[in-house]
Amino acid sequence: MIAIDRLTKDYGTGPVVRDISLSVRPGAFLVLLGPSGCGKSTILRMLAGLEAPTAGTIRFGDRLVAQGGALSLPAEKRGAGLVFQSYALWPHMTVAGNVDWPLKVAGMAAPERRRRVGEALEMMGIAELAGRHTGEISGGQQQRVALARMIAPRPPVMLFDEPLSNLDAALRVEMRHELARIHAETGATSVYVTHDQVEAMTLATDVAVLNRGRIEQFAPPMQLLDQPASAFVARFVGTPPANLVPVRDGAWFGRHPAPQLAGRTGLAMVRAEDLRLTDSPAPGSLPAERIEVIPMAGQWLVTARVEGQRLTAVVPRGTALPDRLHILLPDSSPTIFPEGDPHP
Ligand SMILES: Nc1ncnc2c1ncn2[C@@H]1O[C@H](COP(=O)(O)OP(=O)(O)OP(=O)(O)O)[C@@H](O)[C@H]1O
Repeated sequence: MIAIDRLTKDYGTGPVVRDISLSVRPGAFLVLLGPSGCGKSTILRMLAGLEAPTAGTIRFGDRLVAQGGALSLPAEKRGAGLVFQSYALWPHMTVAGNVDWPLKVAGMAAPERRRRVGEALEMMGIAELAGRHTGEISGGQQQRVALARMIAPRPPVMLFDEPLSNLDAALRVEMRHELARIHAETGATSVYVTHDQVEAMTLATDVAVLNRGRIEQFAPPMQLLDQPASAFVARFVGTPPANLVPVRDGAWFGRHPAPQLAGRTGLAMVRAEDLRLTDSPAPGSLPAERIEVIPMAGQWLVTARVEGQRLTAVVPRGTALPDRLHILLPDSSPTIFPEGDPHP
């Protein structure tokens, strides 16, 4: 349904989106995930028709909507609904007026508009706010209005740019569920920009992890967790993310040789649940200093400093945790990623 081919964007100071290709099926929920500045909003803006690509193409189904240097279908002709971090509501209009506006602009007849507005407000659970001005309602309610306004024209494509980042933690969870429901009920192909891996893991059918304008990995959420393609991805996903422990010449931290590391150098992926902590030295253990302990779902999330690096471990509640600890790295052969950036 959405196919991006060799997409590049350069504002004149070097490419910020570099030669990206991916495609998702109709009804997919694609999440563009990555740190600030990696280019995810720029990709979304090109999908929306708010920016033109420097090179490459975007197709919605069999419609070519953008082609670098040549064609760009205007935003309003793409059939894409948009919701931003700032809700961009019109404060002088009522809630119903805001939701109605795009339908009116599209020239829809009044009875159909009334039905669509009622339906969208109902779907977002804010029918009772219809007559209120948007300046008089809470942030969470405003976000619901923005979503209702996007849904009302029934767009086949929905685009979201960090829509939950202005909400408090509890509302974020609630709205995340609402977004999943809207997606399921509308069936619209969705593209969602976030730097929050939990949102990506819970909402996405497909995730593109972006790093400095490039795709590090494009995969379903579970595959990112189970088989991260790079150290960058391993560091970015998971709660907590996996540890990346330096290995040099077959030794942890270049100082503690272990048979399973024989001849290897790089960054070993060690999951928090695979580390063990003891209060006294054991064969193969490394000395560690306890930094922080967070209770988590009946277990403890422990951060400890080992050889100058912070490692996180999930251990059973009740594990003895003196200031000076000993840490046991797993004795199975770990995934080892090359150190450094493959695209400097
Ligand atoms: N209009 C513009 N002109 C010049 N450079 C821009 C423009 N818009 C974005 N950039 C640059 O492009 C890069 C990618 O920006 P973009 O907003 O796409 O990143 P992002 O991953 O969405 O980050 P954030 O999460 O902080 O919004 C940044 O370095 C940014 O400074």
